[in-house]
Amino acid sequence: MRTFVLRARAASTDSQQLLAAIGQSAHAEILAHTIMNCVFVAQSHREDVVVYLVLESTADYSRTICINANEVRDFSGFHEMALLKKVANALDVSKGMGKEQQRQVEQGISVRTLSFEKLVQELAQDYQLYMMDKKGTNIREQDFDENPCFLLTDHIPMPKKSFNSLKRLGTQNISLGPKMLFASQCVVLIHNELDYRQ
Ligand SMILES: C[S@@+](CC[C@H](N)C(=O)[O-])C[C@H]1O[C@@H](n2cnc3c(N)ncnc32)[C@H](O)[C@@H]1O
Repeated sequence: MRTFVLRARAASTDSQQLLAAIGQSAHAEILAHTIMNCVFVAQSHREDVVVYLVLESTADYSRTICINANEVRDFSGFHEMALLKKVANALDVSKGMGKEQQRQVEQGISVRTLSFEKLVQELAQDYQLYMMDKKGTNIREQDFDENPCFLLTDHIPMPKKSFNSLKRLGTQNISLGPKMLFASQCVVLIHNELDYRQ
């Protein structure tokens, strides 16, 4: 299973604020572009892909939205607004949830009030974690097993203390070359590299 985690530090957990942030400084469109490139290929969608979006601009708890491409019945299109409406709907469903609770939003989509730190601790039990980092090991020189999990951020860098906890979880740093890319562009290159190896 290819798994992607987007830590969206600027993304609001309020659905209306999130939708209003398309093209604004919080760049909500990053979430839509990342879902698009994780899940879709031309005329189809990928199988065996799971995407976690962790939205951290919040008045209470971070929201971790999980999208399992094998299980989602209908994405209602792949344009920005269609994809962000899925995210907004998950946020609405999560209203009033206490800490570390979970709700099913629709088939293949669930939402939890779970922090990034807790999520990666969980994922590290079943997946090798890879932090996407321009200064890491060239992806072309890296071996991957069946269950890679790639960690990405929005335009706000990962806080320093997260690097230490990720290191303790055995996270490896992987580079996609010398240019600083968008998270969604990283996803395309990761898929492409793994597609060649299948
Ligand atoms: C727009 S970048 C984040 C930029 C952020 N201001 C920073 O300094 O980390 C979005 C994500 O893509 C990853 N990324 C961008 N270019 C990369 C590259 N050449 N190799 C590996 N990861 C890359 C970053 O590590 C980050 O997770």
